[in-house]
Amino acid sequence: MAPMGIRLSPLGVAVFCLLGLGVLYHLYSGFLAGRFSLFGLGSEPGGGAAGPAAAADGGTVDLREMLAVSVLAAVRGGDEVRRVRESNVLHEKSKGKTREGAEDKMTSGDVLSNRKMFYLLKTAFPSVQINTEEHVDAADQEVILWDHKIPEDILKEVTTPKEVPAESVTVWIDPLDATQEYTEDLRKYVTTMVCVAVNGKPMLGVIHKPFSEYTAWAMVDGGSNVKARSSYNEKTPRIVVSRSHSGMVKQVALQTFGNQTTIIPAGGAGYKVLALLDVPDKSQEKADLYIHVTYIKKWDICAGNAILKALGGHMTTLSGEEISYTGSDGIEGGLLASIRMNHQALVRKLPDLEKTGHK
Ligand SMILES: Nc1ncnc2c1ncn2[C@@H]1O[C@H](COP(=O)(O)O)[C@@H](OP(=O)(O)O)[C@H]1O
Ligand SMILES: [Mg+2]
Repeated sequence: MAPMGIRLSPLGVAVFCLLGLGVLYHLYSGFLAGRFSLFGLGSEPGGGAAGPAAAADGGTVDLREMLAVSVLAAVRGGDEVRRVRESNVLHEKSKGKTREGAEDKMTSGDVLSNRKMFYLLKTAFPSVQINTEEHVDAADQEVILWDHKIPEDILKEVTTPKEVPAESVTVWIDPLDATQEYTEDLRKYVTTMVCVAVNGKPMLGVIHKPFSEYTAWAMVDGGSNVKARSSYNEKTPRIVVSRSHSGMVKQVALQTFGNQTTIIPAGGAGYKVLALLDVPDKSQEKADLYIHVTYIKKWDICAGNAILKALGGHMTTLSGEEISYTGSDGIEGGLLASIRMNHQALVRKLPDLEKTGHK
């Protein structure tokens, strides 16, 4: 007998408890699902917060819209990069060391640009996988709405929408390329970049120079606002190479093309791809080839690879393999980028780095 004369049947208590547990489970799972779909649980390269796994319901995204948002993201990120540099308060930190022992630096410019770029793309395309160089702090999230306007220059070149399955898309963001040079106030080398790969193939790329406010974009089988130059020197090429992660690149270049070849050390993978193109920006040096021999990450090169591919050029490993922009974030085999040249003939000319010990 219970107090106050109420009799509790054991079966009634059990049913009541089960009902209670059911209600709690329902509420809690809905709450968790809501939170996790917002912030993402995926572990993706670079430690940035990934969105939810791409649309499991077979949804599609329009690559022309993705191009418009990518250009906007690169420009908005670039505004942050410029603002931080002009404030002279960079909050420079080291993320560790590269394999070769160089400092892997990060600044407020990287972090703030990353936040703008990531959330613009994530809000516009919540179902696609986004891989970014910097960590995105889920507690510091921002909803940045896109006004759904596609700029005239894009509409003129890319005349129809291009729908692809959302789950086939991987976006790569570099919120500040040439961070080392940014800390040295070598502004011309700095870019922000967005790349969209479909089934691992680079499809569209945006490279933006925040300090000269120049933006190059191109879409494979779509269009571009930038083109190749009319001629290139294949015999004694001017070769643009890294100034801060060079490894043995100078030896490799001279051994392959002879002492007449000019080596141009420069910062940033975005800057070095632009050096191969017809870019009106006055601060941009020009080169015939881009060679890199040390390890490099996909967010550094995907946008340049997409632009070169869209314009009929090539970016491969030094042994001529195409690079797949899904999965792991690193590239082991070096880089060779060319346009309007016989790329395979260049590959055959290069020494095997494993054998010569030039890696
Ligand atoms: N050996 C290496 N290990 C890691 N990152 C490398 C690298 N070589 C180049 N990179 C990255 O590739 C970009 C271009 O390098 P470089 O200016 O030397 O050509 C830079 O990106 P970030 O500035 O975005 O970090 C740089 O950090
Ligand atoms: Mg980079």
